[in-house]
Amino acid sequence: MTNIISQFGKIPTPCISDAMQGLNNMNSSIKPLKESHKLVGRAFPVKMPVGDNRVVLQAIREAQPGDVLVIDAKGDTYRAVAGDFVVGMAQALGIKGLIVDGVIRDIQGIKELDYPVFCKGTTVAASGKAGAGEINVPISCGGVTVHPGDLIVGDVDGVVVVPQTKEQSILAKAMEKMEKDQKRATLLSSHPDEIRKYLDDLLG
Ligand SMILES: O=C([O-])CC(=O)C(=O)O
Repeated sequence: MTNIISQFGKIPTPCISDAMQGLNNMNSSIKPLKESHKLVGRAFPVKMPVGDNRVVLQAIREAQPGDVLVIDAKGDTYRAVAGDFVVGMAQALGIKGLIVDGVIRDIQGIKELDYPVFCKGTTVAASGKAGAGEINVPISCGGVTVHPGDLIVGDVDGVVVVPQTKEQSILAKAMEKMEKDQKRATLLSSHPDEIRKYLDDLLG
């Protein structure tokens, strides 16, 4: 288990995307707060009513260390799914990071935590805490279905969701693509004639 997670952690998201024909990527509006952040782990999905984050607190209490909270906030950009205190609790309890189809606040404080949060942006307004929502159920986040236990990989290029049932075959394809990319990249330091020949062979 840990092994497959660390193996996916070495592969750039574009290669994983290619291994799934580009079909399981979240919307590109969901970005890491810090470009250097890479996030890999098993999804703990959260379905949140617009503007009410009580269920996020429940998820932080229930999730296992190493899980990634994936929060369907319906794309709302007005009320924050979390601020630095809520994010700090997730970090302190060993949750690996947050993926949010919505916005957060207290950005400075969250950046100081140096903790991976992927979201659509920032706001100043807090959410209510009345209740409702669901945890550990299939959700839609950023246009992709996420089941509990699916593998989530996020980096500066975006977020991909690897269905748990297909992770071994997707890992093999993604590694193959990465090796192909690495080999292909050596062409860039060769003579321009070689590059032209490559293009001629490709384009006919
Ligand atoms: O309490 C909240 O919902 C948001 C917040 O301000 C924090 O996490 O610091």
